[in-house]
Amino acid sequence: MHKLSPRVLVFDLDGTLADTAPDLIGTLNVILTREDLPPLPLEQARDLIGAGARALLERGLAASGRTADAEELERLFSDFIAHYSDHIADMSELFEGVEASLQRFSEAGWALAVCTNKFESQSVKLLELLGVADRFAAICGRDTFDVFKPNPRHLTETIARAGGDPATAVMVGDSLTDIKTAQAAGIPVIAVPFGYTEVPIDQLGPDRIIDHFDELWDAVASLPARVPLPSSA
Ligand SMILES: O=C(O)COP(=O)(O)O
Ligand SMILES: [Mg+2]
Repeated sequence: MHKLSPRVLVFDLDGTLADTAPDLIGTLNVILTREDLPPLPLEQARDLIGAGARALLERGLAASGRTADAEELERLFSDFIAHYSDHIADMSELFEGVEASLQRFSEAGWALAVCTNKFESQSVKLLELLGVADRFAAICGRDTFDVFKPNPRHLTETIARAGGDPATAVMVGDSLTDIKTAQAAGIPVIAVPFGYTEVPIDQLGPDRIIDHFDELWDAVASLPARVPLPSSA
């Protein structure tokens, strides 16, 4: 008998579920200060987030006019990860309305998942400290599979791990990376404008934009119904 799989709602983490910029940029600034570079202001540096910690470090060094060879970058990156792991939830917090929204979708039978370019272990740790890790059927980071966002397989494999089907899944994200990933996977994407993006999110072509998590339920309900493609299996 065919078992109906749950619909999966997949969230990006940094800038979507949680405002993690203070701890990420705080760590970046510790590294910059150790290198005798001035710290970057949070408002300027928050949009450097979104492509993973290594990219954040590289972008932060570039913004400070500092070049680093591969070996030096490795050393700074391991310092970054060590410091960030110890301070991952010092100031980071869930955006308003996240918990109630997760609860509402869970109660309605949705499976929830996270697809993030953070490392998996750091994502799990952060979500545990924020008290919501148990809500998710799958938490998949940049090192969970052999590919990561914007490769669409990061998203489709996350959905599979959560027991769902891409044909009925929905993605929620804050950046161009999320929108590109979802579109390449043929999955509708709802964007939040309060995350980390250099280009305003309404210029990136998401299917819907919500200003607050209270609007997520109606936004998902308003997406056009999709006709699943016949499975080749
Ligand atoms: O930490 C990052 O730079 C990216 O993380 P995200 O994919 O959850 O936005
Ligand atoms: Mg993000």
